[in-house]
Amino acid sequence: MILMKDIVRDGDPVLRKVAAPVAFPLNKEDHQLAKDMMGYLINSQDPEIAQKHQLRAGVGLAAPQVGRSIKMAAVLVPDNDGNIVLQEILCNPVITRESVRPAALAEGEGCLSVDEDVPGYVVRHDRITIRYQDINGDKKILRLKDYPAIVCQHEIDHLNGHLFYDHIDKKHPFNIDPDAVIVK
Ligand SMILES: Cc1nc(NNC(=O)[C@H](CC2CCCC2)CN(O)CO)c(F)c(N2CCN3CCOC[C@@H]3C2)n1
Ligand code: NI
Repeated sequence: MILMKDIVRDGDPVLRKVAAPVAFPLNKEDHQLAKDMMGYLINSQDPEIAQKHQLRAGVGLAAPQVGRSIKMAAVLVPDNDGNIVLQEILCNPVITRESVRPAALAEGEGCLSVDEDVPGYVVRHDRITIRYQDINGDKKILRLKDYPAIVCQHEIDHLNGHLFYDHIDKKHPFNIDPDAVIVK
């Protein structure tokens, strides 16, 4: 079971590396890691388990955040009614298309690897197309918009050594293109 003590924090160089592609079939260790990362998200979204183990809630988790510099991330995204809209292990994900139109979470973003709050709009793309391989190595395409698109951009950033606050305008953190979608 992954716990907060296993999450690497900002300042550790692993968070700024470009992670290595994963080869298929996944070795036993990486297959188990994928399961454990999804397990963390499931546990963290259960109030009782999260409380018991002091887990910060998460809708995504990238392998570099647990010290493994490989291109693998887990996403578990519910809608506002709590229905799961995206549950996937993204291996070797590449954003192949991205809208000009920007989007940002109204509340800003946080990160399990960044202990302090960094206020401001994290400017991302409203719509993206992702090509990736699932845990079995099958090639998949995802076309996403708004909240799930933002979550996946946050995770794919981790695989390329970027953190959310890299996208906040330091001087005017709450300035954003008037055309931007502000996602509640
Ligand atoms: C938006 C949000 N970010 C939460 N945390 N941060 C994270 O997930 C980081 C990744 C997200 C930060 C912004 C985009 C991606 C983790 N990251 O660092 C991985 O790289 C949440 F926990 C959360 N939700 C809403 C859904 N709710 C369902 C019931 O359980 C509680 C849960 C709370 N929404
Ligand atoms: Ni993060």
